[in-house]
Amino acid sequence: MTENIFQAASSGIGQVITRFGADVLIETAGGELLRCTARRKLDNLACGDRVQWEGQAQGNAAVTALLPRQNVLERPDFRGRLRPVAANIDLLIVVTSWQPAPLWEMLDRYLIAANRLHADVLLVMNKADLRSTHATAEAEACLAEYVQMGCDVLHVAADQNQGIADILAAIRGRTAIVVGQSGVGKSSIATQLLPDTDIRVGSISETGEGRHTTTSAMLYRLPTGGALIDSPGVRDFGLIGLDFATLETGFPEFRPFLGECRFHNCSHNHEPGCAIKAAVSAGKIPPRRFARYLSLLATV
Ligand SMILES: Nc1nc2c(ncn2[C@@H]2O[C@H](COP(=O)(O)OP(=O)(O)OP(=O)(O)O)[C@@H](O)[C@H]2O)c(=O)[nH]1
Ligand SMILES: [Zn+2]
Repeated sequence: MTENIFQAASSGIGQVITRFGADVLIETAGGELLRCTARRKLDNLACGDRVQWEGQAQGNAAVTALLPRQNVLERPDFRGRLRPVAANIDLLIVVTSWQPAPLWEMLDRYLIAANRLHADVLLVMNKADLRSTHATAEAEACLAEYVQMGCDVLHVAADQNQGIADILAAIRGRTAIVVGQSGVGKSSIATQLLPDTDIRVGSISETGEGRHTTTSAMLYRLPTGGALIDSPGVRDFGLIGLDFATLETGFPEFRPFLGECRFHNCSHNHEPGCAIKAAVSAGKIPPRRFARYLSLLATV
């Protein structure tokens, strides 16, 4: 049942499923959906947040505390202020395709963002049916470099329900989001991952809100295990405010060589005695990745 039937004295831990303006819908530890008001100082709750809730004497429930976040994805609102959108994300599913062609620099930005969130990355190459006709030799070489780096890659055709089970298996036990450039098939993949979405939204409407029409992010439990946090605002999340430290540490293949440059503040660009450039020359760092590092460096 999804009605707010509980003892006034009851309380517990829950997770934010979605927001309704100032209110939040939480799932209690017992698996029940509960609409809660939030104290004013808790106006920054995000989908995925773990919280403490308490039943109130009036018969409704309130979120009384935000438990520590593992990470939080933020976006600027219409006033340009950063607002939390989703929290406690374990896995970034970065979708790209053969048509439109992959924007590798965008993928690198997602890898940097994942590193900053301490989240894992799954690269999904969608539209596998177009690979033989649309994949250029250059694109195949770029992809091979990610595989060489140890990046997890899945080839999927969302339109043909091909590879979706592999994505579900990768999500199992984790909370994931789907991100990527426009037109690559993110909503096609989300639809395949969440065939029962209407049922879920219907069950939420039983709590008396009517249909869930906000664009707020929503957490969906997957029957195969794990969860997907999804909304248009989550899907097109990108990296903003890139600084040098975030950039440098966002290239995991640089790690064995960091600290070995002649200058401690080496930007791995024009400096002599650069260990990163030496590693590129020695074939230990993929040259295309390094070229894109330099172009990202010009933006920090
Ligand atoms: N050939 C082919 N087309 C696909 C596949 N998956 C999705 N598409 C098509 O690609 C187009 C874009 O798919 P969407 O799911 O809307 O892509 P999106 O990433 O959500 O796009 P935005 O909303 O612009 O960000 C649609 O016309 C889909 O039918 C696939 O596996 N193969
Ligand atoms: Zn250097």
